[in-house]
Amino acid sequence: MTVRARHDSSAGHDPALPATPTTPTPAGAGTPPTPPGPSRPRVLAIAGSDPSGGAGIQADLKSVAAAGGYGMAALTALTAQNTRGVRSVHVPPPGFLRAQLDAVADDVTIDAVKIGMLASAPVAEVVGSWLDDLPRGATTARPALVLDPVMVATSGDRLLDPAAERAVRDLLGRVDVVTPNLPELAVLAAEPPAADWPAALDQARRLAARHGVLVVAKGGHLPTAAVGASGAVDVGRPDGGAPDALVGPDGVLLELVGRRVPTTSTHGTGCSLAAGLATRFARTGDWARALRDTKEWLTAAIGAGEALRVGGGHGPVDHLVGLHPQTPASAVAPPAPVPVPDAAVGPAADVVDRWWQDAAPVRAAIDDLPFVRTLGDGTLDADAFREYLEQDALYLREYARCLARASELAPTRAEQAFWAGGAHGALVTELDLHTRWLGGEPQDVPESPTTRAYLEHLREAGGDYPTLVAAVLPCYWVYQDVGERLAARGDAGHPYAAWLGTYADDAFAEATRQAVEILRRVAAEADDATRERMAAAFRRACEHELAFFDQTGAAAGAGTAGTLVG
Ligand SMILES: Nc1ncnc2c1ncn2[C@@H]1O[C@H](COP(=O)(O)OP(=O)(O)O)[C@@H](O)[C@H]1O
Ligand SMILES: Cc1ncc(COP(=O)(O)OP(=O)(O)O)c(N)n1
Repeated sequence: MTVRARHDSSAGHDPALPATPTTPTPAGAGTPPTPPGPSRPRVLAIAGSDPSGGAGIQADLKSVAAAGGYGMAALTALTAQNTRGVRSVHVPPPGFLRAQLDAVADDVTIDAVKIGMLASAPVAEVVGSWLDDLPRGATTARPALVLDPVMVATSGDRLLDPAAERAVRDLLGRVDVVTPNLPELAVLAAEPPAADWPAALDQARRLAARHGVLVVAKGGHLPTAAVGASGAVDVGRPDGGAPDALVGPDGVLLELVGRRVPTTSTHGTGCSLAAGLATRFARTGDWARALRDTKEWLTAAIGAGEALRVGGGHGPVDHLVGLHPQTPASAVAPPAPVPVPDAAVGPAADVVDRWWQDAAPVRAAIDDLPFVRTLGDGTLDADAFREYLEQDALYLREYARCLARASELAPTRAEQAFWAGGAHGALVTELDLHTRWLGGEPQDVPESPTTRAYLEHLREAGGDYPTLVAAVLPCYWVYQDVGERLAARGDAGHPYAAWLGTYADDAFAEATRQAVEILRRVAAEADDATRERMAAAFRRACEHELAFFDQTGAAAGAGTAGTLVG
């Protein structure tokens, strides 16, 4: 129920989390890529089809949509595959691929291109010459280009002729970013596979320097022991990690430790990462930020994959994680067997994802509230909105105290600073925003029973740091989650467009990401009893979020919107 800048992330940036470096334009990429672009970038995927929907063009389109883009697709090949393996591959004449590419380019401005399965040398060559022919010049920004050099599927089946490896290597100098997994990195570098993560980073740097390209080195295929043995990742993590890194000709630009999800639902992770990366870059113009956000989304999508119950092999990820609540599997089928965690995976590794999944019905109920629906469609009664703002202003003052308390209890300087920044943001940035919308200082209205109950819950949680962190989190996370969908509805002419626009704030999304990271760390290190308390505090706070959104007179029906100051 919080708003955009409630948690001012600039004040609370966690130095323990990777900062966003400035990313150079690779030398081989020709004209500079598109600057920060449209809010719904047009992204073309050039890839093969996976009829089971988890990888290839199907994964790309879902990933583009999940990242807020408009997806388009040119098919390089058709595969007959499912979650267990690839049965056969059909490659249409390469000339027909060119016809698809030209048809799109002749009509649509393309903000980003994601290239996946190329199947054969002639197909790769068609893509190369089409890229060369793309119009570019002073007034024509060329699309951002991401190449996922698909060679072998998770199942072990080949998706690229060995004879085509050189043709794929020839594309490296034409794209901005290449996203090989570890075996693909070795093939592109024409070197033996890296033995551990530091060696992979070194190999990626050599590849980047040789071709003037940015390389995303992916650690999905890294044996857990190799992660632990390297000093390059946080060996203290209970889950062994799934590291990724953005590497340029001069070395590592961004390294993300990543949480390894104990699951077999990893079909199509490479496609999904590359498509999400291309889309987010087209929106922000920042590769490091795009990678960090994509990785965060993908980790959650992998975590939610098993619940889809698709196939009996390596299942897909849930690209729409967080967007639509899944029907609990138990309601439609017998419970799935509990996956046996591998030895290096702590029992708490995915506990926070589980809390979030468990809160899905509450989040769905929030989406369904008259207040939220009418705010979304613009028919929300102005008095109801004012009432909401007034209660929210009261809430914010106390919430800021709870964040200050979290800062007081925080075990590290980084977390202390993060919560202090959040408290400051709530008191200054956020209350200023409310004041502007209300057309003056919030009136001295009485605290509603709903507001009081929520605040009491937060105060009670303030006895220990883990419980408090769990209790304050839904205010970030639920709000950001609901807000993302609301922000998409604020088009021109919408009476609350300016307010809905505040939900799309990137700083708030970043603050939420950091807050969730802290929650994960605290939960992973907590003992069972503390974790139980945290789960209860988190769940209760989600319910308070629902009640808070529901407390105004909006339920009485739509009224006159827009008499408030925007
Ligand atoms: N079990 C996992 N948990 C979390 N992230 C994973 C897991 N497996 C793969 N990933 C992530 O998925 C992405 C794709 O990784 P990878 O499996 O290495 O490539 P590919 O799918 O191309 O073979 C990377 O961001 C990687 O870190
Ligand atoms: C048609 C098609 N394209 C690509 C892949 C491999 O996808 P990737 O994302 O690299 O996935 P996994 O190796 O993680 O499955 C595919 N299977 N099919």
